[in-house]
Amino acid sequence: MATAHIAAEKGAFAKTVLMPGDPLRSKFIAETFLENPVLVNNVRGVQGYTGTYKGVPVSVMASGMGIPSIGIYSYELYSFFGVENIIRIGSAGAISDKLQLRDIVAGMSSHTNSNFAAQYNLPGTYAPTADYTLLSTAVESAKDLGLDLKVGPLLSSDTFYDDDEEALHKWAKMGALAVEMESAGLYMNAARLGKRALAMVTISDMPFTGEATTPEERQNTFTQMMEIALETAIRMDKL
Ligand SMILES: O=P(O)(O)O[C@H]1O[C@H](CO)[C@@H](O)[C@H]1O
Ligand SMILES: O=c1cc[nH]c(=O)[nH]1
Repeated sequence: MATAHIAAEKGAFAKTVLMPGDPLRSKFIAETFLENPVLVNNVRGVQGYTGTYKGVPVSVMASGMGIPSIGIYSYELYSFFGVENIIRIGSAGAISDKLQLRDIVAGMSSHTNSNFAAQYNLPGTYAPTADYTLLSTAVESAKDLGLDLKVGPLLSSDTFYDDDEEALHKWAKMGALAVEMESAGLYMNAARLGKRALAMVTISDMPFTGEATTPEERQNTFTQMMEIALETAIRMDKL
């Protein structure tokens, strides 16, 4: 079957999809961690693979960058391909001065400057939130793997280059830990469709100091976050 953006068989995706922004990070995960990975979608080069991890079916597919893009892919996976859980595995800039390069953060909630929630015509302000079961399973998985996973609010921004040089400092005052560009849209789609979502990120750069990892490192080396997400996926399969 084909939707506007995914051409795959109806049962082509596993119950849980890991979702990096970068299609090449998706390919890296499939080739590095999945047993017998099969390319199930390649529309627009947004590579989606399904294989197994420790014998359990798991998929990985890229979201592209920004809320409009993850909004499309998560909506189609949840609505038309029977996907129950999406775990974003992204990169992010540190806002909190307690974070360092390569720290891993799970987004308990997601502040945003996006207007995505306007479509729901709510009589108030929506608070995009991670699924508790996915979040607590990721926390347990990290602990069992001996990895440090920090938990707190993310900022999901529509702008990578923002004209307001103070914007990130203002969000820091409100406790945001790190800035990325997709989690709020993912959390809203999951809530509206009765599905589960979690966004995890690895700190790829420090916007206040200029320290940064390379694009190659972002593509191929955020393996601890990938392992936490994969372990979470196989534990969620039993629920
Ligand atoms: O590395 P990914 O997962 O794409 O995530 C971050 O990187 C991109 C910006 O460089 C945005 O998509 C942002 O959310
Ligand atoms: O969205 C993002 C991702 C990485 N670093 C940033 O500063 N912003």
